[in-house]
Parts: sequence; structure tokens; C-alpha cells
Amino acid sequence: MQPQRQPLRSNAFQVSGQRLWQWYQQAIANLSQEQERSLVDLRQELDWLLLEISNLTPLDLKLTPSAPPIVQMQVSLEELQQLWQQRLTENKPVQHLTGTTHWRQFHLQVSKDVLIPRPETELLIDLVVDAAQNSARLDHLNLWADLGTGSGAIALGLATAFPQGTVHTVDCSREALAVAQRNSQTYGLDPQIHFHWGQWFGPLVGLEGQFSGIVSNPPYIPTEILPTLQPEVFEHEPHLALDGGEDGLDAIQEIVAIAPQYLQPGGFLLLEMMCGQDAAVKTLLINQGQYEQIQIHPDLAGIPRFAQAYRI
Ligand SMILES: C[S@@+](CC[C@H](N)C(=O)[O-])C[C@H]1O[C@@H](n2cnc3c(N)ncnc32)[C@H](O)[C@@H]1O
Repeated sequence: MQPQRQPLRSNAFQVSGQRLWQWYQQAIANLSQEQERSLVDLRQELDWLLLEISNLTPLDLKLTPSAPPIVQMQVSLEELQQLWQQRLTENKPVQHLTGTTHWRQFHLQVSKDVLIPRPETELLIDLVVDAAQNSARLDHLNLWADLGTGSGAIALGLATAFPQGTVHTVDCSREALAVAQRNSQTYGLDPQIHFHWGQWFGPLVGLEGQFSGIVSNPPYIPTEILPTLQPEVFEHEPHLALDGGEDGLDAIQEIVAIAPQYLQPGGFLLLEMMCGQDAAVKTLLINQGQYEQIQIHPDLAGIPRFAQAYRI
């Protein structure tokens, strides 16, 4: 088993700016040999990697000829080359090379045990805030659930948006929970967040009827589609975080069925889903019979990706 990379932190290496620019230009030139991947994406990833592991700014990368003579880096130039090779030859996500990613205002630790939180999921937090403001019947905004917390991204977003609130997170991966816990400690949000190991609502028994909102980005990819995902995803991200069963709806179905027991009247459920699942998820919500004001929200590209419903 490969050792887990710890997130790179201190700028321990001083590298000649000139040598680094030579390496950078060469790495860009070599990208033209890549045939199956988007050059624009790889170029962006190369820049992201450099910015993440050095004290360079985006402006420095645009003004390479007048770049600083010495660059502070978290790895040597040789190790940078090895990391970039891993990106190209092993399809490793660039976030796995550094052990970090950016999500909303957070700089999060990630590992092979958690889904790398996606930009589209950032919108869920804004939808929760809107849904909370629009609920006339909510008694309080104190108790939240993040089901399938992974890196803890959604939980951190909820805890920040509702500073008086408590967030209960659940995941069936102990390794993921450990990552989420570390991320919550980094931001001093751990007093607000409880971490539970188990299956969906299993660890929340005793909290029935109390939640203001239940939020989840569950696994929703149909099993047979998994091998067609990009190798960066299929080969490196946990299938537990992706695989939603035959039609992709196993987890969503279970959460939709049980959430009303845990919501206070006027509380709401907000779910992320895959493109094309909106009609099926809406039907599940309607047929459950205990939801009202069922709404589907698009992501920033206009694709229906989120389902929202209030408990009657
Ligand atoms: C799509 S990932 C979402 C991770 C994170 N919330 C995010 O948005 O980036 C789904 C998460 O659900 C967890 N999960 C899968 N099956 C589960 C189950 N039966 N009970 C609890 N968590 C589960 C996975 O371990 C994974 O962390």
C-alpha cells in the first residue's frame, strides 16, 4: 500500500527562480504530447500545483520573465518533477499530490479516502441559507445534518453559515471521518460539529423530529457508469463515495424515505444529484408523501442538480 501523503505545508526549499521557470516552460511544452486530455485543464492544474506548493502568486506565473530570483517551495525541484509525472502517468488528481483543495473559503485536507469536494457542491450551502430564510415554520435554526460528510466540506460550510448551530455529520468511512475532523479542527469549528460513524440515519437515533435541515451529497453514480468516468476519478477516488447502485438512486431513496422522521415541521431536505436524475428524485419526494414545496435547483451551468423539499 502506498503511504498517504500528508498535506505539504512549510516552504522548506529555496529554488532558483530561473531554474523553476525553465522547468515550468519545459513542462508546458511537454503538454503538447498529451493527446487524450484537455491541454487547458492540464495547464490550469500545473499552475494550481505550483501556486499550492510555493510562495508564487498568480501574477508571478503570468510575468514569468520578471519572476522572483528565489522561490520558496514546499518540495525540491526534483520532487516537483516527480509529483507532476505522477499526475501525467498515473492519472493522480493534482489535489492528491498536495493533499489539499480549495472549497468555498476553506483550504481543506483531502486524501484517497474522501471525495475531492467539487465546485458545484459549494452552491448547496447558499441553497441551505436561502431555504432557511424562506421557511416560515422553522422553530429554530440550530440542528443540521450532513449525511456522507467525506472531507467535511458541507459540515464546515453549515457550521460557518449558522454559528449558533450544531452539525451532526455521518459517514460509514472511518478514514473519511478522520479527515473531516482534522478539517474542522483547522478552522476551530470542531466544537460545533459532531462526527458519527455509521449508515445514514443510524447514528442519529434519538434526534428524531429535531433537525432544521438535512443536507447530503450522497453517492449517486449508477454502478455501470463508474468505469466510464475519467481515470482520475475512477482509479483514485473512493467508489464508496461514487457508487449509487444500479440506477444511482440507492442512497437518495433511503435518505428521502427516512429524513421526514428526523426533520422538525418546516425543516427541509437538500440533496445533490446527478444530471438527469431530477425527475426521478422529484417523484421519490412526491411519493414519500411527507414533503411540500418540492423544488429542483440548477447548478451554475444551468443543469438541474439539487432537490429541496420541506417537511409538512
Ligand atoms: C459523494 S461523497 C460526498 C462527500 C462530501 N459530502 C462532499 O460533498 O464532498 C459521499 C459520501 O457518502 C459516504 N457514504 C457512502 N455510503 C454511505 C452510507 N451508507 N452511510 C453513510 N455514509 C455513506 C461516503 O463514504 C462519502 O464520504
